[in-house]
Amino acid sequence: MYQLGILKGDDIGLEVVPAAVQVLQAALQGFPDVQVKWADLPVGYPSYLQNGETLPQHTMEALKSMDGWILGPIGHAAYPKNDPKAINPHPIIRRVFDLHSNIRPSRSYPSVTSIHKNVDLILVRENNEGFQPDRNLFAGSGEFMPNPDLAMSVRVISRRNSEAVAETAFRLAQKRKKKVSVLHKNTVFKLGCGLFVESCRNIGEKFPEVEYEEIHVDTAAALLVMNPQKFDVLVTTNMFGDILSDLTSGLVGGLGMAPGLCIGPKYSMAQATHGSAPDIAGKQLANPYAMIMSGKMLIEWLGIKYNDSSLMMAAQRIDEAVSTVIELGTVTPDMGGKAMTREMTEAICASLEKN
Ligand SMILES: NC(=O)C1=CN([C@@H]2O[C@H](COP(=O)(O)OP(=O)(O)OC[C@H]3O[C@@H](n4cnc5c(N)ncnc54)[C@H](O)[C@@H]3O)[C@@H](O)[C@H]2O)C=CC1
Ligand SMILES: CC(C)CC(=O)C(=O)O
Repeated sequence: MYQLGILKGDDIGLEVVPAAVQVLQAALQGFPDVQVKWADLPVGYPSYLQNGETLPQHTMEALKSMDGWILGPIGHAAYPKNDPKAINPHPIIRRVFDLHSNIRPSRSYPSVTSIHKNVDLILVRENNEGFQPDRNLFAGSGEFMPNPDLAMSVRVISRRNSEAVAETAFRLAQKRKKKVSVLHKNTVFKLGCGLFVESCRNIGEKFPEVEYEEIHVDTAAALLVMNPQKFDVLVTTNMFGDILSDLTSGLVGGLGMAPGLCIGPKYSMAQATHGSAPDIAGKQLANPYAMIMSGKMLIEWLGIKYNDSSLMMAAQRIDEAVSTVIELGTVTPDMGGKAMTREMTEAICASLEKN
């Protein structure tokens, strides 16, 4: 029996997270040996209105007994300022559950309008350090103002997390095109990026069959725009990865096409790259692809972890159903179609039920 959490989040989270759950449930119906207990857990602004806090303690407690969960986007920019009960939940969830690696694939589809075709890459982003360091390391957020005219942001890089995220990247590359590109700026951040690169080199020695390269992050940004097909797995620090994973989504059709999975030694969390998109929330315009494929990555990951071939096959079936529906053109406007969130989701479920 797997225990999976559902944390809808804010704005379009209320549309795309239920879409992902609906698709996972439809896919798992074909595998009666897989038992899942789902738990709806409050988080974000709806939770603030209901419980007075955006991340209730009982949600954090419940997550401890989960195998994994889906976290929707969080619209924290709109939360009340200066209320400690209105915190941004996701950096805390990522840290408390040691979700050190954020795996963000970008894949193009022939029938989706995009700047590039034949793109199939994964960006792995360190998830808990960089310019978003652990609040326990610094009083506050890692940012402070020694005087009203000077602000300082501290960037933290540890050998432990750098090696962990490198290991994630090499393991992924092993099963793909066998190439890892390390993106850094060690000419400037000699210590921080220096330690990150050294950690990646050390881990790389364990994977002699995987081609290894180091690229300055600014050069990599240009290469990604000009020739993304040259990449397989990219690995980098938190803030570089935050920016570049939005860029890689832009290569294949935009933020609606950007799924993600945060993993650590014990837990895993499906979390799309995009934010809560308040501009389109409540209108059934949100592309559910990113969240559905994040959910697919979650069950695939659990399948590998627990050597459960049914979970892996269910993930494979979601992949195929999504490709079929994209090919048929039942897609949202950002993908060039006319379908609403609900219609695209139902078309994916119908394809799963048919095959
Ligand atoms: N992981 C998370 O929960 C993240 C949360 N945010 C938060 O989200 C809120 C909005 O931030 P923005 O900068 O506007 O970024 P955003 O990613 O929410 O939206 C940027 C643009 O992409 C579009 N978009 C995003 N997801 C889409 C989807 N699934 N289908 C179709 N179009 C989609 C939006 O309509 C908007 O035009 C803010 O409160 C921000 O702090 C931002 C990034 C990540
Ligand atoms: C506020 C940040 C934690 C948002 C972010 O890094 C992301 O999910 O892309």
